[in-house]
Amino acid sequence: MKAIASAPAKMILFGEHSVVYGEPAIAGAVNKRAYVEIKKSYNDKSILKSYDLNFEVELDTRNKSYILKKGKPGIIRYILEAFYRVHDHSPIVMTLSSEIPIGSGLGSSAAVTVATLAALYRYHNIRFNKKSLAHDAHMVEQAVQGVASPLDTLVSTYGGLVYLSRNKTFEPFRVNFNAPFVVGYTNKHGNTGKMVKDVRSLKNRNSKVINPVITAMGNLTNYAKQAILKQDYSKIGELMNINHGFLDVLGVNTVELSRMVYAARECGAIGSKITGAGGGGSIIALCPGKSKEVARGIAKEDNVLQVNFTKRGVSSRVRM
Ligand SMILES: Nc1ncnc2c1ncn2[C@@H]1O[C@H](COP(=O)(O)OP(=O)(O)O)[C@@H](O)[C@H]1O
Ligand SMILES: C[C@@](O)(CCOP(=O)(O)O)CC(=O)O
Ligand SMILES: [Mg+2]
Repeated sequence: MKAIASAPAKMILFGEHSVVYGEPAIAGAVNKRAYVEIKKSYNDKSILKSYDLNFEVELDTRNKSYILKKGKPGIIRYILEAFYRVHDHSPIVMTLSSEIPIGSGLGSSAAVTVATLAALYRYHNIRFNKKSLAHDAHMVEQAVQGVASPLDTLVSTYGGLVYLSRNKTFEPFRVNFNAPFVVGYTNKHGNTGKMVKDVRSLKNRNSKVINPVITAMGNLTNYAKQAILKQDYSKIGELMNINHGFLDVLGVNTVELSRMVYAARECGAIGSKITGAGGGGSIIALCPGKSKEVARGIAKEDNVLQVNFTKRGVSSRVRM
């Protein structure tokens, strides 16, 4: 018997970082996924491995520890946190494959966490639904990163384009929003846990300056919600540019991200901004009628990822 699950990456259109302080945010699932398969091990060892991410780990389930045989520990922390919340001591082999660039602001941590939990629940025949899964995945991200908003895990679980409000209710957008975005990413990776902590200490050191910025980011997201409902691309673009400026204020911009943001605008994007935690990673550019030009401009020095929004959230099953 095998348990199989997959979950999508996401793009944050508005509100990264400010969402950690309870401000609203808008994000959409995209058609790049993380896949997890769990099956019984035929020796007494439990193994986690990924060919894509080039890691292999042997688990010591009794001591809740592990031996890294190959690769970097990074993403493994999310898998282990999920694992030890659900799994017993029975030996298994878990394989992760992922189409999502890691540490790039596209929510690989959330997708891997959601897919791992869903596969574990299937493997152990534990009842779950999207609400409980999104909640549990958020707990895992929070445990690993210290602080995390529920946004990425919600989007990865439910799919679609969503608005998360100030009081944490989340609403799917009812409009069919197919705005043409180009994603650019650098080879320099960000680390969400570190970026969130850096923003918090900047905020603590300069609270009277940074607190109003965070509130303004929330207000901006609410304007963006209206603009999306009206499919007003030029307003959305204007708000993306302002949002990028605020993220720069928070200190999460880098030379590479700036380069991509301005290359995109020069090539005809009507809005461009960091997406995700920053410190490396990705930008998104809204470029109606100019996608090819913008992709070419970014690709001169960085990388382009072709993505589309998807309504498809987590998916899981058991195969005999
Ligand atoms: N090559 C890699 N192999 C394994 N883990 C990695 C690798 N590169 C980065 N990581 C880890 O993956 C995680 C990515 O999560 P995060 O920083 O939230 O970014 P994102 O969710 O945007 O991909 C981090 O814990 C980071 O340490
Ligand atoms: C910066 C933040 O708002 C989003 C982080 O997204 P990512 O891990 O960079 O894909 C953090 C959070 O919402 O928990
Ligand atoms: Mg993440």
